[in-house]
Amino acid sequence: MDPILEIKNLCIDFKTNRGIIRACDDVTVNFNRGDIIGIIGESGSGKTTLASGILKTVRAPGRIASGEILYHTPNGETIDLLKLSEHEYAKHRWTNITTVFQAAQNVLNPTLKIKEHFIETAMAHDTDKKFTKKQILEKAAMLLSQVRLEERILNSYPHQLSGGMKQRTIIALSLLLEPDMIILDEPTTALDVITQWYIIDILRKIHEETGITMIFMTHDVSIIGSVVDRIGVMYCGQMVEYGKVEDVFLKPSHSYTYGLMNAVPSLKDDITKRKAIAGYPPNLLELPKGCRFGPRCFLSKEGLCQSEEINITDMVDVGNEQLTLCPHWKKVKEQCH
Ligand SMILES: Nc1ncnc2c1ncn2[C@@H]1O[C@H](COP(=O)(O)OP(=O)(O)OP(=O)(O)O)[C@@H](O)[C@H]1O
Repeated sequence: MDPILEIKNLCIDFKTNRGIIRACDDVTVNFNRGDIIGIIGESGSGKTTLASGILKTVRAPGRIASGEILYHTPNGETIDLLKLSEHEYAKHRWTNITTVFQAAQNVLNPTLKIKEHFIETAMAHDTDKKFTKKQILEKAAMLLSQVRLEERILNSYPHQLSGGMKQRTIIALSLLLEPDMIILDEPTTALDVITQWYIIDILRKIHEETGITMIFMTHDVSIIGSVVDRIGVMYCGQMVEYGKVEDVFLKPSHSYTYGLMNAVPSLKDDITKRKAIAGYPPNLLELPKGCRFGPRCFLSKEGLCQSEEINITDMVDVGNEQLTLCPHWKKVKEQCH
């Protein structure tokens, strides 16, 4: 185990007219250096909020209410990212921790050529003026070839590129300063399925070559299932399960994960065998007593989970580093045989 990030009891709130929404509720999880990690969950489950907590980009009406995010830097330091000032965090953004998100294509300035984006990004962080423009452009061309784009697009404007090309350009740009962690929040959602797979394949190759830690936030289990080492499952702001992908997919220990896995369509099997999870996630301002998934859970008819006393705040290790919030995980696992 070589953790790059240790997230401890992270709580992030949004103040709304109707009350305070806890969009990230007591999340505790460790991410290992060099892993590809997938965080999955339905819309509104808190994936983007968790990403913005790590990136320290939570803005009003949101605020980080409590918790720690310990980042182990490549040179052996341990830093609580939440204790850093905006200025101090800026030293790590791009150089150590970087991001690509769904609407990332809009971050390209329409009035600048692609090469100017690379030069500006490098110059902004190269305070010692170590690199010449020529060196930056050589590196940019190498990164563009990694994302399977030709060097000539350095002379293009963003509007001359397709959506998929823009997203690949952003990925290349995000790797410019050789970060050791990249957070990808729905990086392919706005793209067609073929382009999505193409970009996932590119990211897989980059990971193979660089060993960079990748954290994918997505609602699309089928897209990331084949690339990730570990999966975290979010529901109503909580991390309800975390473990190695094969365990979480094949032997889930939370009935929400079990439901998700049975709901995901596959090209290979009979679509009529897929079963949507009954009901909807609750409103975060009106959470049910006990387990938040209780009203939708196939075990709940046994009346096990609606008590306020039930411990659904601490994840338990069910073996093989698989963690779950469900105290009745053995019953969930029995369903998988
Ligand atoms: N700026 C905001 N103001 C108020 N509530 C917010 C804000 N941003 C997020 N939330 C609330 O926080 C909860 C989690 O949202 P978040 O965007 O993190 O979910 P998500 O899992 O990333 O969803 P999606 O896949 O749709 O992006 C939601 O209930 C959402 O309404």
